[in-house]
Amino acid sequence: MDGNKLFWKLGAFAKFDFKRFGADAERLKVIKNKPEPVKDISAEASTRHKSQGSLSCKSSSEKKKKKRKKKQSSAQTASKKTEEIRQLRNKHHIHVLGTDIPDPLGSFEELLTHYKVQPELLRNIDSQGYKEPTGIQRQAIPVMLNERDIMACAPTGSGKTAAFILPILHHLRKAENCGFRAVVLAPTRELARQILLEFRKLSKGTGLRSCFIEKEATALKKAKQNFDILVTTPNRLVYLLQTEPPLVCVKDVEWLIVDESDKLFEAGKRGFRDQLGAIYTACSSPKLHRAMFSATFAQDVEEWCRLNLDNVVQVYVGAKNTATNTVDQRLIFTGDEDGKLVAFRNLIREGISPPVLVFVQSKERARELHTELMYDGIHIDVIHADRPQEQRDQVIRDFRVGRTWFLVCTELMGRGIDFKGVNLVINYDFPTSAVSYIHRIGRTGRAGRQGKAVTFFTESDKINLRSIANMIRQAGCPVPEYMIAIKKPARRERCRLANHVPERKKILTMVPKEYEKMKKKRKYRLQSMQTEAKRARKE
Ligand SMILES: Nc1ncnc2c1ncn2[C@@H]1O[C@H](COP(=O)(O)OP(=O)(O)OP(=O)(O)O)[C@@H](O)[C@H]1O
Repeated sequence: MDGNKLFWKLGAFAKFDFKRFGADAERLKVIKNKPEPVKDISAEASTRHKSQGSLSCKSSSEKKKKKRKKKQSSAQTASKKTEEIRQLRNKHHIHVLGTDIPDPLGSFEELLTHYKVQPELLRNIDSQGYKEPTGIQRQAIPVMLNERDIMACAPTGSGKTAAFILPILHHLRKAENCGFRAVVLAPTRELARQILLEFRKLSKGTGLRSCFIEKEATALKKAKQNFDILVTTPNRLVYLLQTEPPLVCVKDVEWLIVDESDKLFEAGKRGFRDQLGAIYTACSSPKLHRAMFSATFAQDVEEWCRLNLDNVVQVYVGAKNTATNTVDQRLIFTGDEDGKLVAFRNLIREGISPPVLVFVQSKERARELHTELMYDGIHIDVIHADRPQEQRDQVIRDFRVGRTWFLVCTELMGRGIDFKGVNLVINYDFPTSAVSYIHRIGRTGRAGRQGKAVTFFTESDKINLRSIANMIRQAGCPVPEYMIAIKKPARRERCRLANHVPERKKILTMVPKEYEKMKKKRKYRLQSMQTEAKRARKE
């Protein structure tokens, strides 16, 4: 049997892939010529069919086909876009709730191309050194540019301030002499001033004017000057609204922003719930939009936002109510109160790089710790609500420029304050709640930088230890197992603890006589500083 016959017999039932093995087939003389290219029968049939059909039928079927194709391709692009948006949100850990949610920003340039914002805004963003929008900015800015109410929750130091400032500036566009059109509320005067500075930086060249009102006299003056944006604290605004006649008018306000909104919503002495109610009533414009921003949200505030804001969009970046993951966190057991001073001095001996923020639970303790450490030669200062305003401003300036290395502070500085270069936060007194912990340690590790936080705890802090230890573990820092295993206090007990600062032994190690002498000295020095300042003002 010759080769060819054998080949045919063996391959009788096999299908020969002429396309692939055409050259071999030719060599073995299985076929004479190269195999014909495979014809597209369906295409041929359709052309035959087309040529046979009438002209009108041809055009209508062609139209249908084109339409189908167009529909298919637009469905494909839509699903591709949805996928891209999903990926962008996933990449930046953005979660959204609500209907008709605008797409997140791919870059700041989209503000110009898509939303036609003033070029000055882009220039200001650039001059701030912001290259890419942060997660919260990507989603919150388009939501607000579409004039939607928003509730936004994103980690500390993630750029929430610019996320609400930029859409307001676009919305107001240019100065109009018709009074305030946007109001921003912050829990402390320090934070309000900081927000005002941010407004001024980002509104350069737009002509929009923003202000902070401190006293009645300035309120009267500023009311005449027709500012567009007011940044203030709820207490101050309510006071100005309740004077006869009211010193400020907010009936034309189109944007009401509540920064640190969970704090402002707190009921009771520490919160501002009643003041917020009065402010809402006073902002009576039908064009009013509201925005709530914070790094933490309690369930009741979320519920309130869902029920009371118009078609609200909820934006969450990262896991809800967790500490930022840019901070290396550590817990140190000091035994008792005396052990804290030893631990503090040990830390310094080991070597830490300033600036450092040191949190204590009360004004009294802030004063005591400052007095105790004043002579350690570590450039330490103190800030609390009892210090006169001018001094508070000076303390902040000194800390910002590096004249002060250690700043002892209370919860006053716990929220919102942006000291860019803080390297370390020391919780000298254990925070009373996980929320307070998140905000305190959020003063470091901001805008993508790394930071460190050390928290002292004593035997008496063990009841609160579990929740903070859990938070530290969630951020990926090591925590001993026994802390996680501590029994969770009942909900009622947790609420009580959150609003209650424990009694602690005085920090002072000086004998009372020495302390009194020093207090007198300090009082005298303060008085002479004040008279000097008065004299300088007169001159
Ligand atoms: N897109 C950006 N790129 C780089 N840095 C940014 C960007 N946006 C804001 N920042 C900077 O990030 C820092 C923190 O911003 P911001 O104070 O708004 O944080 P926050 O989210 O409000 O924090 P907190 O919850 O503590 O109030 C600021 O110094 C700000 O200048």
